[in-house]
This record gives sequence, C-alpha cells and structure tokens, in this order.
Amino acid sequence: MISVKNVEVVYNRGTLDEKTALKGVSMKILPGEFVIIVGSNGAGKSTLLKVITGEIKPLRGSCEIMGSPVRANQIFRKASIVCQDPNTGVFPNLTIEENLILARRKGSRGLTFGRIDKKSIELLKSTKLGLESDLKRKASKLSGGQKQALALVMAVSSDPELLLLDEHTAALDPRSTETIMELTERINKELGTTVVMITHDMAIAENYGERVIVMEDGKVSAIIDKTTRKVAASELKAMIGTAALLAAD
Ligand SMILES: Nc1ncnc2c1ncn2[C@@H]1O[C@H](COP(=O)(O)OP(=O)(O)OP(=O)(O)O)[C@@H](O)[C@H]1O
Repeated sequence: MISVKNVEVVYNRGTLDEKTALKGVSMKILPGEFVIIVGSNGAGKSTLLKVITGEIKPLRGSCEIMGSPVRANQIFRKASIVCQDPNTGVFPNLTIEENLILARRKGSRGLTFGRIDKKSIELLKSTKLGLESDLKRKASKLSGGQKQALALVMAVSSDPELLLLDEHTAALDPRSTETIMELTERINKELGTTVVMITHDMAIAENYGERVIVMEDGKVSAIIDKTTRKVAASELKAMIGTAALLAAD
C-alpha cells in the first residue's frame, strides 16, 4: 500500500546548514498493518512521515500510496494525522460534538455519514473516559488524554485508509497512554485502518503493532516482524543509540 523506495531528503541544500535527513530509505507498509517506528532523536522518523504525507518532496527516490505517487493536496482524502500536542488535534473553543461534526467528511472508502457517526460514539465510549456522556462540553475543558482520544476519533471519522501518529502519547501519563494505545489498536483492528506510529516509548513498541521499524542516522537499521518473533523493550533500547535511550527513560 505505501511503498517508499530509496528516499533521500536533504534540508537546506547547498548551504552551510545542509543536512541529509534520509539516506536511501526503503520500506513497504501493507494495507491494514500497524507499524511502529523507533529511533534516536534526529534519526529521520518525522521526516519520513512528511515524505509519506507529501509535505516533503524527496531529492531522490519515490513514495507511492496504492500505486500512485503521493501528492500533498490529495493525501488528506486518504490519511489523517495526530501529533504529540493534545491542543493541536482538537478545536478548543468548540464542543466535543462540534469537533466531531467538523471532522466528519465523506469517507474515502465510501461509508455513509450515519455509520461514521455511530462508530465515532462507539469508539468514544470504548475509552471509558466519559466523553460521550456530555457532548456539549468545550474541548478546552478536557484532559490531555481526553483530547487525544477525541483527536483520534476525529482523525478516523472520515474513514481514512491511513492513520499517521507522530508521538501521539508523548505528553500523556502512563494510564492515559494505555487508554490511547488501546483506542489506537481498536481503530486498527475494527476499522482496518493502516497505522504508522512514531514513538520513543519502547514499552509501546514491545506491546503494540505488528512490525517495528528501527531508524538510525537517516537509514532503516532493522525491521522486526513481531508476528514471528517477540521483541522486548530492553532489546529495542539496546538496538538504538544512546540519545534514544535517554529519551525513552
Ligand atoms: N526543517 C528542517 N530544517 C533543517 N533540518 C531539519 C529540519 N527538520 C529536521 N531537520 C534535521 O533532520 C534530521 C532528522 O530530523 P527528524 O525530525 O526527521 O528526526 P526524528 O527522528 O523525528 O527526531 P526526533 O525523535 O527528535 O523527533 C535532524 O538532524 C534534524 O535536525
């Protein structure tokens, strides 16, 4: 489904600040897969997500989604993104209901609005965070975990094929992290949405997802298929650089 081939990305090309962030990265991500990307600070993880969304055009190589080259102005029909800061995924001055209505679009896979709405409420309920019990509450009044849960449900209310997550649990406490990861897993399993998630939390990489892609210094240094072998957080920590070790602790 997502095919990244020999991608090279250079920031500030031709200047003193020139930085090669991706050095010939290749990978394939299959429809419905849940892939976790780990790696030290500066390894190129966020740059890779930006290549997948079309925000960055690689200097060399290609990125295709379902056989078509990715284009920034079309990706939003196929993919949704949730980032680290709980305040960026929701509209704080709108109610929970208004946020959901705003996020609702006709799904790229042709689902009706009715089914999408029902599913959104079911997903909110499944978190046991009480979001569905008072839909008239302003999003600004919600906790970080509640905001991220709402942001995730909003992200999938358009039924995207692909959900991209850039450290979406990084600002949360361990309990909220677990709730948000359970919701992420439910979205992947129940909706069949392909999930690509970046994290510095090695326990998450151990416990969730089907494959772990390890990035180091702009390259893919390892791909672990967890359907055939388990991987411990300590093993992953040992595989990546000291910088990632510090970030994960
Ligand atoms: N807009 C930019 N301009 C110049 N250099 C950049 C830019 N964005 C990223 N870089 C550099 O490219 C390299 C890869 O950055 P990237 O953000 O992709 O890494 P990362 O693995 O996501 O890191 P982190 O875990 O710290 O978020 C880093 O050296 C970074 O400083």
